[in-house]
Amino acid sequence: MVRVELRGVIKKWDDFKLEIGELKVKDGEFLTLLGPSGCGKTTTLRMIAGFERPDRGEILFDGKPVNDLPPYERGIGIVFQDYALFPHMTVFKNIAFGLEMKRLPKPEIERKVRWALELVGLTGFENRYPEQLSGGQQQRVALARALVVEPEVLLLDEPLSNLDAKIRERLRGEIKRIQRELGITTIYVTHDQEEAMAVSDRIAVMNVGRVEQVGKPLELYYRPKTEFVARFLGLSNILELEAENGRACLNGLCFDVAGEGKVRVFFRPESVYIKSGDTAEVIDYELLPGRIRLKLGIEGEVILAERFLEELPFSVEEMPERVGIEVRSFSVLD
Ligand SMILES: Nc1ncnc2c1ncn2[C@@H]1O[C@H](COP(=O)(O)OP(=O)(O)OP(=O)(O)O)[C@@H](O)[C@H]1O
Repeated sequence: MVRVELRGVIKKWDDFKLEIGELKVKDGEFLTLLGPSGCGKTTTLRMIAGFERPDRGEILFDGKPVNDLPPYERGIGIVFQDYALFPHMTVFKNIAFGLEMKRLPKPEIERKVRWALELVGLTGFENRYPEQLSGGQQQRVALARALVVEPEVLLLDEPLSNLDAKIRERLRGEIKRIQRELGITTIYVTHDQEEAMAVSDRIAVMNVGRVEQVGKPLELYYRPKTEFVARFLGLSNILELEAENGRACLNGLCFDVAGEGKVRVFFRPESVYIKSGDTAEVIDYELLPGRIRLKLGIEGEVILAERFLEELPFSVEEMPERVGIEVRSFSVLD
């Protein structure tokens, strides 16, 4: 297990610049690089792996620079989106490959491969070929192959994006379980915010070559610092208000804020509670499984609210034209 750090890292392509002032991944931590397509997640991971060299800055494992080390000397295991298994080799051979390259004795290879197969739930599949496996099973083989060499850092680049939704959910749970069981420092790349929230200890949200914010999933979800982070992680209400004496109001809806003057108040639709009253107009609503999403209007601003149906003080059939609202938690954007 090691700690991974990026310091002052810069990588330029023709029309793209990646710049990471500082990023620290703790011992045994599961950190996810999350961001839209093209923001630089894969490039960051490839530099940590050693497939790409930074133009400037340092990558450190346990405080020691690894810039000059090739991938095979960094103690990493890596899993790609497209599995990258050898098609002409059995599952056993695929997993054993790295160990055979290291010329380990045969019984030891056998023992390690069995351990890895059990870890990923594929005991009994050792003689199959990749084409005889489902996508999810192939990705388990890729994971076993990455882990069998007992790496100190596990790197995963969108490992679930070629799989369908159900398998994706199951496998992400398994990846998390295995990561906890081994306590291995893990860096995971995805553009899927739900996946990132489900598996990560912390998430680094990236946007056009920069890390916008790093934090625990719920911290980022409920207390984003920027509009980009807020919107990337889910449905958002952002109100531009004028604060006076520490209070910013939109009609009867008031927020106690620290600043004065212009402020941007942020809250999630789930933080908006519905009461009887007349603060907001019900513009529209949409039923979701067990829940309702309301589009509310106050002085020309639209506010989204999301509640479980049983939390409404009225039935959907008797939806009033106006309701009262209470925002129970919010934050102020930078
Ligand atoms: N070898 C390369 N040569 C030139 N440009 C590159 C190279 N690799 C990446 N880029 C550019 O760097 C930018 C970031 O790419 P990167 O693959 O790191 O993003 P990403 O966030 O992982 O996106 P995606 O989710 O689509 O994979 C893109 O604009 C890409 O075109």
